[in-house]
Amino acid sequence: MRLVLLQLKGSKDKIANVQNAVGKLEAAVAEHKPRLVTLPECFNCPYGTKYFREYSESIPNGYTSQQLSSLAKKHQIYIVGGTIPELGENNAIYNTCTVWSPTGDLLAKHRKMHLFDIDVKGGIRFKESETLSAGNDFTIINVDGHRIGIGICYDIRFEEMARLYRNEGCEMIIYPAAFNMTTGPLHWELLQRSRANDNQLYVVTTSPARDPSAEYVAYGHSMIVDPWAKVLKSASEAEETLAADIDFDLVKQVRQQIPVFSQRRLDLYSTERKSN
Ligand SMILES: O=C(O)CCC(=O)C(=O)O
Repeated sequence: MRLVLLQLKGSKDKIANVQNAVGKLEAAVAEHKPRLVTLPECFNCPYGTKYFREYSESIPNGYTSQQLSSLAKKHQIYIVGGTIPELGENNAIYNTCTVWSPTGDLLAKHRKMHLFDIDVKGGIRFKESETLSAGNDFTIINVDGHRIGIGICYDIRFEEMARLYRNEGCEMIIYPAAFNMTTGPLHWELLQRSRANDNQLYVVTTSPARDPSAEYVAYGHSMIVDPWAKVLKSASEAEETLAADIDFDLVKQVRQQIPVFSQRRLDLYSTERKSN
């Protein structure tokens, strides 16, 4: 499966952000002929709680959804459409990833389950729960027979979620994400390699490009980590397109060669889903 990651620059102009994504996607399709394309977290909106309501759209009828749907259909590809602020039921706002099928249909939407509320002294304070609500559903898609779990940014810190996806047959987890200049250098690669190593699957992150003049400065460095926990591809901090061929046989190989999943002491402990 050929995978393309679009690490995109953002601005305060929503239409320009979406059109930048459209242009970069068209160029990547022409050059790489991907089966699956991923976009960054909050690619149509500045990342900040004060912006989410103003930029929010309903799904699948909003402008951004419609653009992604027609691109998926035109090129007969899957698009994991980063995230956008979603205007949901009861006026609630979610940080939501849409997934589009090659027919242009909305295959799934994942609402960020763990809201990014942190306060690192001398580093960064952020409180998504000031304006966002949390999603309550896990999201697994099927691309050409391969199960892929979806998480969003802070979701990557919760290893139970990744374990659950692995337990339910996933071979890859995709996280649209926007780490920052405090936690990015410390944890970005570490978390991806940890989730990949723990669960013996591919981990894919797609970040916005870094804009040092933005209120929230994204770390960049979108990445593909393989099931051996090796970094297969990594972007710089600038706007960039990454392409790679994904070999799902590697998942089988590492699971056979280091069979931790059959060696786990499930008689003593477990990680289980409590809802759908
Ligand atoms: O976990 C982190 O350090 C960053 C998370 C984040 O930026 C987000 O959830 O949007």
